[in-house]
Amino acid sequence: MTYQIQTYNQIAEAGLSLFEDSYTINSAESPDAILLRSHSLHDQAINDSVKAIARAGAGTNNIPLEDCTSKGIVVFNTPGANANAVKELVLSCLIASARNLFDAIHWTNSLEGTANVAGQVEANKKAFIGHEISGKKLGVIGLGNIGSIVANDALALDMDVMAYDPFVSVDVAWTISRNVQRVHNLEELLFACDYISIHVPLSEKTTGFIDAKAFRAMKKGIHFINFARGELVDEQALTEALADGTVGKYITDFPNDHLFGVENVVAIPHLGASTTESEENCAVMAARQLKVFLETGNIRNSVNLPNVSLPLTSPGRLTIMHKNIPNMVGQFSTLLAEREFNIADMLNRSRGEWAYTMIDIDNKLSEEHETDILNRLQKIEGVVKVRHISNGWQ
Ligand SMILES: NC(=O)c1ccc[n+]([C@@H]2O[C@H](COP(=O)([O-])OP(=O)(O)OC[C@H]3O[C@@H](n4cnc5c(N)ncnc54)[C@H](O)[C@@H]3O)[C@@H](O)[C@H]2O)c1
Ligand SMILES: O=C(O)[C@H](O)COP(=O)(O)O
Repeated sequence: MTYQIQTYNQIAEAGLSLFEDSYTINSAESPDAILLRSHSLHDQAINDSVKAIARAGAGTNNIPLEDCTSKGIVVFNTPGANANAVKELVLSCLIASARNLFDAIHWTNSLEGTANVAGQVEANKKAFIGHEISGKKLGVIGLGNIGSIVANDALALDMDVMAYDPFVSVDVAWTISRNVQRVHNLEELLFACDYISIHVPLSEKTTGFIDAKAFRAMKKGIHFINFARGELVDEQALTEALADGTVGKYITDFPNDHLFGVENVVAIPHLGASTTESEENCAVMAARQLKVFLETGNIRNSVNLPNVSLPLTSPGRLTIMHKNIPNMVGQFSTLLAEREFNIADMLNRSRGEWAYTMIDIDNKLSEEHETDILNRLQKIEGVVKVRHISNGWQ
């Protein structure tokens, strides 16, 4: 079996090199899978041949998830693979903004070509007196892979840490220090904190999450750090909060036209995950997940389907993505039994409105049988994608 992968953005070689000879990269018009980072697929037709999309990174807002799901495309991301890179940059921005480093460096650079630089520096450095973060209160919104380690490490820097995440996962909750004060009401955090860092995914529900009401609840002069997504913040409200001094500094990884020239905005060119280590982690994890899915049908770290894992030991496997409605598995097994296929193993899992079934069969399928069985399964109402994976070593 050969597979074709289409990539977008710069994907680290450490990941690409995992695709052996049975894979071709960027040379086919009918790719089996897409591997990408921030490239947006929203305004682009996705070929019917695509069975999976892997986002080498965390945010999947660049992928039309609902569309993909209804076409039977499994979408993956790489949870946690770039979290450390983002955390380190958040903490450095926290300190840099507390110490006025951005403005101070900008001013120092402006002295080029003027007389007595050393004298000017000593005379004017008082304009950049900063604060220490030790003893100040940091509010972390979103306690996932990034927020949780930002919170823990800010404690290690002697900050008081408050956090808000009504949906925190049990796995992550186990890793969070009990000294992180969890609040159930966002306003409580906004009201109390000197610094805020936001780490929630962008979705329809979180667009404009930090709005005028949220800014009104904040302490005067707060430093607000956004390494999550620009659209989480209502830009009009932000501009007003910067103008009236509610926000003392807005540090964002997501510059746009409107933010140019706005005082007290520090714009970073989306560098949160841009370290060699993080790019490799993400590419390796995404490539592995794609390979496992294409070669066995097993699913790890999908954002639209459940995790499934079943060792592939029989001659062939049928994978079926379908609506999560009654009697689907019954119809599949009846159809197979009618054609005298014996089921060796089977697994069915659902996630919300969708489900995924893997059926291992004892029979090796001829091309003719394969086409027939796939067509018949595909015709069952509620089925969106069917594949047959023949077991290479059987
Ligand atoms: N700047 C960068 O380069 C960069 C890198 C990685 C991730 N990101 C962004 O950061 C986001 C978070 O990344 P992550 O790896 O921590 O993701 P994650 O999925 O591990 O964590 C997200 C957390 O947000 C929480 N959450 C969701 N809705 C919320 C709400 N309304 N209020 C409070 N909490 C809420 C979830 O419960 C979860 O714990 C990503 O979705 C992505 O947009 C940016
Ligand atoms: O969501 C993410 O993982 C980040 O925004 C990183 O995006 P990038 O891979 O394009 O740097």
